[in-house]
Amino acid sequence: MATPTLQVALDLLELDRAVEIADEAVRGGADWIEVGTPLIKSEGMQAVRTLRERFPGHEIVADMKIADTGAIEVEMAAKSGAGVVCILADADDAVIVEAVRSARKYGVRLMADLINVADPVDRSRELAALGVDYINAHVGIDQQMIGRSSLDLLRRLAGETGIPIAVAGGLDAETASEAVAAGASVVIVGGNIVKAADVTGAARRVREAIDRPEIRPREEESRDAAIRRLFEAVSAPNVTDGMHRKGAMAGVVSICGRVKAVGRAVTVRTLAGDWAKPVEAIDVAGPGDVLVVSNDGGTSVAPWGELATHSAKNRGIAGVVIDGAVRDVDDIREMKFPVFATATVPNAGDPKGLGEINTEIACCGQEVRPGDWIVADESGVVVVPRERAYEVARRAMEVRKNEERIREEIRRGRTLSEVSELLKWEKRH
Ligand SMILES: O=C([C@H](O)CO)[C@H](O)[C@H](O)COP(=O)(O)O
Repeated sequence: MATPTLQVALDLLELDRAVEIADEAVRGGADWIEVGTPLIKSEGMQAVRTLRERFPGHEIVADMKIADTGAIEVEMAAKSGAGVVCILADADDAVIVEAVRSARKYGVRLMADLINVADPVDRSRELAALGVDYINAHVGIDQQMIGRSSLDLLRRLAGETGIPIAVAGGLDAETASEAVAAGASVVIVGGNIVKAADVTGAARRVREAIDRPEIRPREEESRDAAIRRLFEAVSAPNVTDGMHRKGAMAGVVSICGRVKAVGRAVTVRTLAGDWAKPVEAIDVAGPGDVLVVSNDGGTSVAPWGELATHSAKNRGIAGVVIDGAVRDVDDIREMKFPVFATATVPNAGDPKGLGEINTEIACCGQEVRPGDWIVADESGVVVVPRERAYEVARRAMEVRKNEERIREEIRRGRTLSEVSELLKWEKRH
């Protein structure tokens, strides 16, 4: 088997950063340098020219995602220095044929990107017959967030096309190795290399993995387990960033400082001064759930205190969020149990039994339904609608990864404004 090619996808907006990251990736063993679609949209063909100049010994791939005017776009990329040009596999045959003609004229190769193609096996055969040089089994970034897998797509194609297969979409060292074992000859890795603080180390790990391909037995993980694992690994700010800055509760703080709660909501609506329903909800909730209590806006009487906390902790409840006050703060702090509240006050009310458990509630400005996910830490509390939980958890993880590289660049001496080219990207009115 020929040595597999490692293509690093520079999905960034800033050319200077892209050059620096490409340099580090090449030192880790990347063969081909992809000028990612976001970089092309941000910097145009200048990005292709610059990378061509800076890396004369490496193939430059222009991820143009061509949808029309196949000849012109291939020509632009080829004249700028690309050796491989990417076209959308579901572009009309008229576009593909023109792109192939242009590719032959300018001596470059065409890679067809299967993103969103309904029948990838059939389409790949057609593309091979039309003269495309590579098929890319690609699952796009937004598709990955809802759980689609590039390895699954690759496995459907292996041995079906008669031309070399590339694979892209959320690959890391482990999955890249499996991809080669499943027949890929070009392995494309974006985020898991370019967002790493140590780009060279990340590229090296992928390089070593694809040079020793193997299929590892994989343990099946349920959706709920994956959501919990991801939310536990990110922060509440990462989660709200992943939701376009939505979902954060207002005015609620951690009573115990540095604690974290992740779990599905068991909701409680009670009336100010009545602690019966919050305490009854402890018995309704299961291990790993988070109690979310709306106390009718009251902060002068606490519906939660030390004994309730003790009981919730024993039951394995992950945390409590109260739109209202708590008391016995010193005891709760000693237990280090994740309690989040809007106020503290010493007096409790009486257990009258007013209110409801597991109905839709409003809590600190957010709607919460039973089963929605709660991620709470020292920065505050975020509620994630249950039907979007997996996607948001994946997006939050992307936010976290992205920050790793930005943090590293700040550590090297740049300001945040410089790293993110803030002035350039201010909204024009
Ligand atoms: O092509 C890509 C995507 O559509 C953005 O332009 C990526 O380069 C490709 O998905 C590889 O990146 P990762 O999925 O982050 O590995």
